[in-house]
Amino acid sequence: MAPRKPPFPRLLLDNVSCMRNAQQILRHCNASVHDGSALVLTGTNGSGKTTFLRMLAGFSKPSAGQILWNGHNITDSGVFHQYKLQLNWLSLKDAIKDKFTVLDNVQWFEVLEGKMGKSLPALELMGLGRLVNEKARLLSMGQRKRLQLARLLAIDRPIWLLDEPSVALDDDGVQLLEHIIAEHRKKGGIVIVATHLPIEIEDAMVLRLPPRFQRRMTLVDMLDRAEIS
Ligand SMILES: Nc1ncnc2c1ncn2[C@@H]1O[C@H](COP(=O)(O)OP(=O)(O)OP(=O)(O)O)[C@@H](O)[C@H]1O
Repeated sequence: MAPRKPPFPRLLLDNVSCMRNAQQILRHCNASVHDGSALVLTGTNGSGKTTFLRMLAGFSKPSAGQILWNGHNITDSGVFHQYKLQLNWLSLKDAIKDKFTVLDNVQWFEVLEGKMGKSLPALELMGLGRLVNEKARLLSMGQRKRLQLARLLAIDRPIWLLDEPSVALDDDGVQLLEHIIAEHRKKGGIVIVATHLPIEIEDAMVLRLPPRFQRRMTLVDMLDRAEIS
């Protein structure tokens, strides 16, 4: 019997590079991402983690190489139309409307998605149950992040692109984040995370982006060297 071929990756980055404002940010990135898997992007400030996520979200195009979804190039307009409906994007800009209630801030997105009934349970899971009728402007930074995460759950799309999702979360919030990531993956969802902070994600692939510029020598480095010689 012929050996069974591994399933085609849901997402494939094939030798992808990216320029922004005529500057080379990413070079020759490769990754295969299957249903239920997680990819963690790490690297120094400015190494291109957000750029990587933006490219996957279709905000920037690769300058070389290709990103394939189900084997189709996401930059083809017909493909992109379908592909973008798979994405859930969480960034440092939270797109929260301060004048809306906490519940409306989630339900609005859910209704746009043609779904209903998930906003309240999602907010409760994220520990915001008591605040659903408060105006969002009253939320703390960590609570705003929890609201963003409740949105991910209510919208419930398969590919999560998360830029620094644990920033401002307390320990309990980070555990909730880890929990919802694990549950999403159990359903076959994909999670791609850019982070500086440790987040426990089982069997995650880690892609460490190289620094774009060589690190300058700091005073501490100079003192270290002086001690050695
Ligand atoms: N709009 C833009 N035009 C040109 N260059 C940009 C633009 N936005 C970011 N860059 C540059 O791209 C590089 C990578 O930025 P990016 O935000 O992807 O890094 P990062 O790894 O996410 O950084 P951080 O850890 O600080 O969040 C940086 O050198 C930055 O100056």
